[in-house]
Amino acid sequence: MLQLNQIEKVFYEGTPDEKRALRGIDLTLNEGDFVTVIGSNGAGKSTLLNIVAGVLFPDYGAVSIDDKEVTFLPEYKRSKWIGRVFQDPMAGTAPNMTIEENLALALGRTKKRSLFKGVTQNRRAEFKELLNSIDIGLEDRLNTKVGLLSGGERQALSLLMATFTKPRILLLDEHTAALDPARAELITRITKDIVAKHQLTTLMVTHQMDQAIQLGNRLFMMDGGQIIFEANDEQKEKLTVEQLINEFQKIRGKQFANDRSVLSV
Ligand SMILES: Nc1ncnc2c1ncn2[C@@H]1O[C@H](COP(=O)(O)OP(=O)(O)OP(=O)(O)O)[C@@H](O)[C@H]1O
Repeated sequence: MLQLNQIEKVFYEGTPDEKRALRGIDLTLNEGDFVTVIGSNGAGKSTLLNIVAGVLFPDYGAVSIDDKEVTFLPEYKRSKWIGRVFQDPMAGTAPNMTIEENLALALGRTKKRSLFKGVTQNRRAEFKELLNSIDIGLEDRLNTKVGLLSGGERQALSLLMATFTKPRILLLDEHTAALDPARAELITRITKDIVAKHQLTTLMVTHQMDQAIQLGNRLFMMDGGQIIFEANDEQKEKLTVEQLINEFQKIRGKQFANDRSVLSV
């Protein structure tokens, strides 16, 4: 359902600052695949998500979603199929609007303008039920301004807003990295539940090896703009942190010592 063919992305081409962010990326995601993506700093993980989201266009290669070529379709035209959560809890929500207004806005993103009705009585009940499903007490705070929520609560709301309209693809860009361990654990749990509930096709970038192993049915390791190791289904189920470290060491050699500071267990 998502296909990337020979994707290349170079920044500042032909200058001393040239960066080859993606080198010939080929990947096919099937309906319902949940892929975790792990790699050192500068491996090309965010660039990959940006190419899928239409924030960046590749210099070479093609992107298709549901067999429709979208390589140069701008972000705002793909946004109805794509949900995204960023590392920064402040990024996905409007702080001066209430929880229910934020949810209505997320719903509006996928509807034609004429069908967008803001917060109606029916919608309010629907939002309450939705918030109830993640079980952190937000259902009783529909009229609370989002700016008053904690980072974890805000990230949980961002996750709901990105997914309750059942996007074709969910992109998670280190969405637990800015949270303390307990909150990161909570968001990981909610992510697992939501992805399973809607069977969402998901690409999740993480620096945490155990999280990359725990979640999803496929794991990609990236380095230097390429996918250099892949584990799928049963192979991924058997994968251990030690094996992942070995793979990193094989590829990164001495540089792995530096990576350890960004890759955690
Ligand atoms: N907008 C940009 N302009 C110039 N160079 C960029 C831009 N975005 C990314 N790069 C470069 O492309 C390479 C890949 O970056 P990218 O952000 O995709 O890596 P990453 O794997 O997400 O890294 P990190 O884990 O540090 O977030 C890096 O060398 C980076 O400096």
